[in-house]
Amino acid sequence: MCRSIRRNRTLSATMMRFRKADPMTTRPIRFNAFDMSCVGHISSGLWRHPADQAQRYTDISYWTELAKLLERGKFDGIFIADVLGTYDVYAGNADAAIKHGSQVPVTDPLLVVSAMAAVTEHLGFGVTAGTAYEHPYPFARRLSTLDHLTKGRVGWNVVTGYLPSAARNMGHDDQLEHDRRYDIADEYLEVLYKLWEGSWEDDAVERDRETGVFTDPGKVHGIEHDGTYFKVPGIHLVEPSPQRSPVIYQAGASSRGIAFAAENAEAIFVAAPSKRVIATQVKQIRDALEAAGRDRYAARIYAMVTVIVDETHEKAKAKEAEYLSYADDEAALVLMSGWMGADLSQYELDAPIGAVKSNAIQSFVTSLQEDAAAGDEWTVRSLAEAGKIGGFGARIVGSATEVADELERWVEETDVDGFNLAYAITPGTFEDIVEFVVPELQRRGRYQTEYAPGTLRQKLHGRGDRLPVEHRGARYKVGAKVGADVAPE
Ligand SMILES: Cc1cc2nc3c(=O)[nH]c(=O)nc-3n(C[C@H](O)[C@H](O)[C@H](O)COP(=O)(O)O)c2cc1C
Repeated sequence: MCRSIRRNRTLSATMMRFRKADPMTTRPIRFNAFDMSCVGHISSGLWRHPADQAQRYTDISYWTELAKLLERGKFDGIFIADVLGTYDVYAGNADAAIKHGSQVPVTDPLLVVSAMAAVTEHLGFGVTAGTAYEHPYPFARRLSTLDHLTKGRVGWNVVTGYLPSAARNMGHDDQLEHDRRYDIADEYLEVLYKLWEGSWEDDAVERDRETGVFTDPGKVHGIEHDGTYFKVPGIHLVEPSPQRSPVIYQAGASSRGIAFAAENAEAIFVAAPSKRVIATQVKQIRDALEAAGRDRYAARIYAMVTVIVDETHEKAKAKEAEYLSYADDEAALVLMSGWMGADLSQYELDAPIGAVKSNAIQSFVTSLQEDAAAGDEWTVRSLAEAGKIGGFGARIVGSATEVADELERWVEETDVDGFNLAYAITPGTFEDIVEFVVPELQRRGRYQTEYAPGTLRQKLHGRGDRLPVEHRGARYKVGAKVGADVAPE
């Protein structure tokens, strides 16, 4: 295993001393849970662990129980990943993915949200959906529906896709080139903002039994969108929901991805194996937010990590070893190959990853190459080893004190707002975090003890339910000049 991985993934007792953070970095630490409606999310092979309940992903009670647990732990939200294809880059076919349950079978992430909303009051929902294969018009309606049903707790993780198999099953020869996918996403969001922000005036719905006017037609506007990829003349089908636009989440960190995030994102997921790479990404993102006329902290940034915690350091290490005994190298390489867009079955196990040119997740490949430049070369073997629990995020293992120390160090050294917590086993990993880590951070005054009231957007940013004026989507608000370069007053 390469040095940076060993350095960042396990915590020796001597590293555990808590360094006092300066006031800049004493803001609360935020938690988000990372899940997917499948058995093999990013901890490969662990569905075989006797305590793992990922196989209940088709059972609605799995989701409602998880939602209640996360709300008890005062998590900001649950982020449900999604892909619309199989991981068939490894060995050139999907056999290994299908055999190991690597993100297939996978069910629709949106449909479980209303059930989770019914049993919670505060938890947010970041649901993944891509911009490549579904027309924005019906998608706008589904998200507005969820925003109503959740009372304003829905967020949308905007993804541009990275699996060629998804493109093929939607009738294309291959997926489009990386940056072009973001160009389409730009227009996709323009259509959505017009529908969500610009179609219905706030007081359009009168519900007047006397006059018989349910809605004033003069206050509902067709969006007249006629662009390069989409044509949508009509009105949005849903009356304004609590947030109108859902909270926009994003997780791409290539330079094109960051440019997209700077204009649109209100919460961002970053992932890399080392604090050093995350710190670089976070600085680039915050600089880009400012360059787009927004506050450096206008997007909450969550780093993906997997926490394995127990009463003592020794117990946590034993738990990690026991989890690892169920992990599967080949299943890890199936996922890695999909993320990199490179078939890792073709490499010698100890071959360095080197200069892969990726049309998949570019920021993943870049972060591996940055590690290599810093002297920590990645090989196929070390990738499988590191990635089989928690994918390409860091793994933090220790007692509650040790984990809390390390999370504080992460915030201090990288300027993230919090963590996107992946699981080794579910819901066991989340139960451990709620039992051990949350109370420890609360004791230190670093974690919320009560939720703020209001919608997800208000909880995350404290600036109201709707998009703030400097956000790109606000240009399309009713009354603003649609498509104008300047934000309305
Ligand atoms: C933590 C994290 C989670 C992601 N989850 C998904 C997902 O569920 N579905 C998906 O299609 N892409 C997902 N992605 C991929 C990105 O959203 C994005 O499309 C990809 O990173 C390509 O962007 P980039 O090349 O700009 O980094 C994820 C990326 C990260 C870092």
